[in-house]
Amino acid sequence: MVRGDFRLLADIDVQSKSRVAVIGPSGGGKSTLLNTVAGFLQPASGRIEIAGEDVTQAAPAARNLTMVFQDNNLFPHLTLAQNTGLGIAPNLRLNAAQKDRVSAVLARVGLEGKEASLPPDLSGGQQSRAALARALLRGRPLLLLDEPFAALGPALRLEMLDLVAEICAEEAITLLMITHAPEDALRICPQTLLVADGTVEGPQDTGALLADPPESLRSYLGAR
Ligand SMILES: Nc1ncnc2c1ncn2[C@@H]1O[C@H](COP(=O)(O)OP(=O)(O)OP(=O)(O)O)[C@@H](O)[C@H]1O
Repeated sequence: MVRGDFRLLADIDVQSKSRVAVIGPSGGGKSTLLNTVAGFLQPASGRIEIAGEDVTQAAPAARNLTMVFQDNNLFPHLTLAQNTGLGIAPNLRLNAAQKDRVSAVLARVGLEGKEASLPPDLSGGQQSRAALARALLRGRPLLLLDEPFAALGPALRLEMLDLVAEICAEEAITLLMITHAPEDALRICPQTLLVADGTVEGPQDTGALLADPPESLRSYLGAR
């Protein structure tokens, strides 16, 4: 993957249904990696397979995944039901069954009865839940999270992390999650990809990696 002068080399294999953190120094290429998997960036060479299917040339919407960004991407003028419904009906014409699915997924993330609310009237945590609901409604087996909970306070962040882990287990979803917080990785991701010095390494055991971090991670973590 190439972005300006930046090059990232990745030769990785993530097991289906695993939960994998993506960590490493700022500017190391974590977002570049996820954006390339999602199809927003094209690799300079090589290929990307999802569930055995070569998706290297596929448009982002045609890839069997969903991605949640840090800003949550909620439209302020649309209700929660509409924002969530965009996950399955981009024209917002939902039939009765689809509306029921929207309500069910909102309830699953703790937003029962909030269908008519507008995002500006919700707390940060509720907005994160709504973004997660929209992603889940798409029913894709691969979930990419680019620091979606970074703006939340510690307690709320942990709550969201646990919700993500629970839902991934329930729905057999594979998770790739960028985080700057090692404790987040330890909490819900048994494995970790280390993105540093222009390469992606792993997946490796999160506990072992953080207990004895390599030099590239050591200064970033503030370890001695
Ligand atoms: N649009 C762009 N054009 C050119 N170079 C870019 C662009 N976006 C990012 N880069 C470069 O690519 C490199 C990797 O950026 P990336 O955002 O993937 O890192 P990151 O690990 O996600 O960083 P952070 O933790 O700070 O979000 C950086 O060195 C950055 O300068």
